[in-house]
Amino acid sequence: MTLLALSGVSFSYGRGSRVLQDIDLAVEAGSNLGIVGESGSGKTTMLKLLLGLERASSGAVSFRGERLDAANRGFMRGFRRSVQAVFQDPYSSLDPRQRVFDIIAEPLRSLKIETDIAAAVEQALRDVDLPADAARRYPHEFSGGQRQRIAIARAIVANPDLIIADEVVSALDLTTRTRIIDLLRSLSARMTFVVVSHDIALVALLCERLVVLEKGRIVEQGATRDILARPAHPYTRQLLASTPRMPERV
Ligand SMILES: Nc1ncnc2c1ncn2[C@@H]1O[C@H](COP(=O)(O)OP(=O)(O)OP(=O)(O)O)[C@@H](O)[C@H]1O
Repeated sequence: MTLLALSGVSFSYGRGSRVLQDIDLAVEAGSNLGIVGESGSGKTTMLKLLLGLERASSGAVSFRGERLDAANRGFMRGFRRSVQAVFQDPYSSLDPRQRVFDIIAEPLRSLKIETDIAAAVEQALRDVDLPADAARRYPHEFSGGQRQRIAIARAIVANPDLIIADEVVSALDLTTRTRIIDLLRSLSARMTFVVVSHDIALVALLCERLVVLEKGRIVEQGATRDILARPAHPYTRQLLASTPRMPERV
């Protein structure tokens, strides 16, 4: 089943030049999708379109076959519940004045999800391997990797179908990076991920399918194993050649 799709999407910021051009892609439930490309290729912009934070200049963004429509509140509420995000920097993406409990509970409250909030937060902490007493503490009391776990707990607390992760491990050291990747892999059994990164090797560890973006255009997309074994586009070969090897598993 197709969760999210971009069909013939182009995008410019204001009157600027095209940042994305003729993008067609589909996120299928149960199949993680990696979006890779160099800095400036348009990955973050694509992510904003997928999250409904920017509107396509032309073409359509649809969720479960229905076009995203900011005016349709009921539909957008369902969309927000189903599609959550984790951002790159675990230092700036968590409000330092809020306790971890309130940070993780935020989607449940803002989406007015009727559930036992304390139980849901406790479960989300367990899911990301943080102790229950983390709920009482503040973000500054945690390491970068632990903060990223808090951000992941917030993203999964409402049981979304899809999580869009933007460079989630690039701010972390190699060992922590491997642990977070393992966590995301285990969560993939329950939900689908879109992983945006400049690091094709990282994306390959998590995603069955890959989209390669160069200067706002998709130059290659398909099964990750096929693309890694036989990269068809020179840009993909260049990305592969410039990617540092992943650390040995710890
Ligand atoms: N708010 C904005 N206003 C105008 N131009 C923007 C804005 N945000 C991004 N751009 C431009 O859009 C293009 C794509 O940027 P984008 O951030 O999507 O790329 P990226 O692949 O995510 O890069 P990075 O890996 O460095 O984050 C770049 O040329 C950038 O300068």
